[in-house]
Amino acid sequence: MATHLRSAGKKCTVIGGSGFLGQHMVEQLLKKGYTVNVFDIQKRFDNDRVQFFLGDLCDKEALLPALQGVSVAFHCASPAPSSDNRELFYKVNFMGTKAVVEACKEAGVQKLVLTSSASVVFEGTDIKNGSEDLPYAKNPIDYYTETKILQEKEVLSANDPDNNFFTTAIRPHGIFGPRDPQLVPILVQAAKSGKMKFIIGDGKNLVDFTYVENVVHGHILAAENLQKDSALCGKAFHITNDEPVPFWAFMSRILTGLNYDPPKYHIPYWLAYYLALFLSLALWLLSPLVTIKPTFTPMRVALAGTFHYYSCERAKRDMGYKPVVSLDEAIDRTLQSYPHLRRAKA
Ligand SMILES: NC(=O)C1=CN([C@@H]2O[C@H](COP(=O)(O)OP(=O)(O)OC[C@H]3O[C@@H](n4cnc5c(N)ncnc54)[C@H](O)[C@@H]3O)[C@@H](O)[C@H]2O)C=CC1
Ligand SMILES: CC(C)CCC[C@@H](C)[C@H]1CC[C@H]2C3=C(CC[C@]12C)[C@@]1(C)CCC(=O)C[C@@H]1CC3
Repeated sequence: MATHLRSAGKKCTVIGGSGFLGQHMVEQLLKKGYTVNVFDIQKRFDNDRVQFFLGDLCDKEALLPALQGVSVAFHCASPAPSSDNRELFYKVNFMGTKAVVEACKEAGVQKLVLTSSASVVFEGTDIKNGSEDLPYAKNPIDYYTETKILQEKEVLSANDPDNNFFTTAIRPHGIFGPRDPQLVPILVQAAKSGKMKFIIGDGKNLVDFTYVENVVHGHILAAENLQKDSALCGKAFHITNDEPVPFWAFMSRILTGLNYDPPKYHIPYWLAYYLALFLSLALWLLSPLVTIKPTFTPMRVALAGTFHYYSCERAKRDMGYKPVVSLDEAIDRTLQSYPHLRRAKA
């Protein structure tokens, strides 16, 4: 059945709809004929076709009005990974997600689609074409990932066909695209301050970077295929561009596309990792006196220096997923969307 027919008359709520992924979700859902509510702690855009509900997702009572008459809830809210705030991650990603599940059940929402992360299985060592059967990381790389694991478990275990409540989780990796506040802006900032001179390791490590529209496509397919007895119930799915790319080739393409020099010197992975670890320990000791956010954290070094790419075969098989925008096209569109970050040619 055509997607627009299946989605006719569907009402959904995007929790975290003011964020980078959330805004792209809203745009595509509207295009597909959904009626869209946004629930977020902040309002970051205006759209007459969207009903906004401002509130903290940890508060079940605040969530309930946003979920009335809704058949699908997309939960893509999270504190930013760079906030590095353990209590906040635990409160929002774990306790808050419990509140989301409770509120969905109470409001009679039938489907809950969580935005998880492929990093829930990443421990800082190589993963090549990893499937969803990999176990959760025993030693997650940071507090953010630790609570993404708790969150995913909470949502998947809430799947309850007897009570007409179905849940699934999408695990994207390295989302990028127009309006992303993380990847391109952090990279350009690092280049501007002369910190993008080094390639960590031999530069051959393959990584998934996933264009935001493909991630959105995966979420919408998940919602439309999630139903009683479907293979999606209570399961997680990798959504990638299906084109793993060397991490440093991707970074170089973004940098050169914005007129910055690509990194060219190599630094051994272990040296970069221990330098970043030492720096974060030093900054932690100094934290009562000064607050400095380092560019190179052990987590970023691990992400930049190891293989970590994932198979999206399960999503292809169970929901008919196929990336809709190629990596080449995605990079071009992304570069065009950041004219303000482009360096003027000398
Ligand atoms: N950006 C990436 O590369 C990846 C992101 N993800 C996941 O995708 C989801 C979306 O990420 P982004 O759009 O990049 O983040 P974002 O920071 O742009 O958006 C998150 C949104 O959640 C909202 N939010 C945070 N705490 C809230 C609370 N207590 N109550 C209500 N709303 C709250 C924020 O206001 C924001 O609008 C997150 O769950 C993230 O963990 C997963 C894999 C990769
Ligand atoms: C300074 C450079 C070494 C790196 C600059 C780019 C990084 C900011 C990004 C490269 C991979 C990205 C990534 C995430 C955030 C931004 C990067 C570190 C996530 C941690 C976002 C949240 C997730 O769930 C996993 C992502 C993995 C890849």
